[in-house]
Amino acid sequence: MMQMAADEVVVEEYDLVVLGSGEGSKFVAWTQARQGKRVAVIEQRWVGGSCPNIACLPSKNLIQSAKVASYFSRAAEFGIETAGYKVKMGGVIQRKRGMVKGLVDIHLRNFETSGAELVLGHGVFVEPRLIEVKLNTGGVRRLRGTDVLIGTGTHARVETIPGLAAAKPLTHIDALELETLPEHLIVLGGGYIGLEFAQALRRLGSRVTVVERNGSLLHREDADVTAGLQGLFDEEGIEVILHATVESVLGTSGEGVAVRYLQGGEEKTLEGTHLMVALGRTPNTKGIGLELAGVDLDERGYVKVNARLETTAPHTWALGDVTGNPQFTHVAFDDFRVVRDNLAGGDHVTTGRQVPFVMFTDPELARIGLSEAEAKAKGISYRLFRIPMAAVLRTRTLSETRGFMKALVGEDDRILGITVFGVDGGEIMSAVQIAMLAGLPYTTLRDAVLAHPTLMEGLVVLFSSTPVVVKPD
Ligand SMILES: Cc1cc2nc3c(=O)[nH]c(=O)nc-3n(C[C@H](O)[C@H](O)[C@H](O)COP(=O)(O)OP(=O)(O)OC[C@H]3O[C@@H](n4cnc5c(N)ncnc54)[C@H](O)[C@@H]3O)c2cc1C
Ligand SMILES: NC(=O)c1ccc[n+]([C@@H]2O[C@H](COP(=O)([O-])OP(=O)(O)OC[C@H]3O[C@@H](n4cnc5c(N)ncnc54)[C@H](O)[C@@H]3O)[C@@H](O)[C@H]2O)c1
Repeated sequence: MMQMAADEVVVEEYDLVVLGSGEGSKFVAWTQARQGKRVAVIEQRWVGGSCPNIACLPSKNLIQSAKVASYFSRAAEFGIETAGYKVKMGGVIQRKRGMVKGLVDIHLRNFETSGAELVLGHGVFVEPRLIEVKLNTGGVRRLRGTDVLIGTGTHARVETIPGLAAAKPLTHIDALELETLPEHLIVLGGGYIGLEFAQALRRLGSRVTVVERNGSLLHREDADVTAGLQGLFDEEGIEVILHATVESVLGTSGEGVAVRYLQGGEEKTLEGTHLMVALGRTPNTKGIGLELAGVDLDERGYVKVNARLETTAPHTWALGDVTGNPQFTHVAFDDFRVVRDNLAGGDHVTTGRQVPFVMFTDPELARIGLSEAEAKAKGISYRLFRIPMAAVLRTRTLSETRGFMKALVGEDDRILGITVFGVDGGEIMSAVQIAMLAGLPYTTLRDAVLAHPTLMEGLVVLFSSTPVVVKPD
């Protein structure tokens, strides 16, 4: 077959061309296409982006299998005998793959029914608003958009530590495909990914060690939260090495690794069978011609956007993780609303939105609004309501009494923030978030008749407790 030179390829014109099919991007594409616009979405590998394929949803699927394993290990506590139970990673991974396949099918149907064209291949800007796609099936296409949207996301950061890249560490993508359990997994990084995977793999049967350079796990959270997490990891038999400066790595993940690190001026070595990196993210902005598109990056390499999610190039938008905004699916989804409205001539901005998070360890850690450290840094006085989860009677029926919840309340009785480190913490936090959105005073929750025995009933207990008044120094 005759090959055409790339610059001979005919340019196809679209109303909107989207680079990356992740959260945010896909909803903009489907919405525009349903309005009759000509839309193309270029995706190199993961239909629907990271969340359904290699991130949020499959990781929570794995975590649920680990939860079942933990119930089996605690079965006697519930009066049930389960002698000789066995974790079979093949089955764990099959369940995850089945879920992912179902999710991808839903995405494919949405592309079909919306009329947005899915173009599978790697896209690179060759000039402003013109993207050349190296198709996965071979060949090249050139797509120009009246508007263009960049949603290329991020990938796992592999730091330039000697021997680290050569050790071929697992990323979250590989860890979600483990058909056999690592005997001893070393996880570099005590953030969201490191902690969720460390606990899941420990519960499934691996020995796990987390290596973190700061003085605590999830070091940006309040001291009582980080202490709670440390206690949880201790109880679950997960080793945690803090204040560690990793100097070098020897060996190959899967065959055997040795991590050399400095701790308190002392040089130490940790040996394991597998190594996983959970050290943060690197934006997917290199090698995709952004300089030819007139799209500037910030000092960290993320796409520079204003509050309307416009980049520095006209009619060129960006959303999701690649903008350096908080890296959560719900933020990318809200970015979709911003771009959708602005494409329609509106003036929707990202400023002022409150972003909750839930880390899906067991128990979960969830927060919306101010932490105590943040309130103190801002010089805000607050009343602190704090109860142990054991004070919520539902947790006793579940035998899930670990953790606590605490809320900060301002002088006008409005809730400034809530942190729940406890069973189903994400659900409890979300209920309070709704009260905060409605501008309700804490007394509305305190005085509500909430069903007994539910976890939400704990909010009555929380807000009926005696608060401590905290004034700025
Ligand atoms: C392990 C893990 C667990 C997580 N868990 C949660 C969670 O529980 N809750 C939560 O809110 N967030 C979670 N996150 C974060 C969440 O996954 C991201 O915030 C979200 O997926 C960002 O969406 P996005 O569209 O910006 O990027 P992505 O979903 O990463 O989409 C980018 C897409 O662009 C494609 N792409 C990139 N470059 C090109 C190119 N040149 N050509 C063609 N295609 C390209 C990629 O293949 C990808 O499909 C998790 C992340 C990880 C890694
Ligand atoms: N449940 C959720 O919502 C969820 C789950 C997973 C991931 N995510 C998103 O994905 C993002 C990325 O997650 P992540 O865990 O990779 O990043 P992270 O930024 O949350 O954590 C990285 C951790 O690695 C540590 N670290 C960095 N370099 C190190 C080094 N050289 N040696 C030892 N420790 C080092 C950091 O101090 C930090 O604690 C999160 O910030 C979050 O936005 C969300």
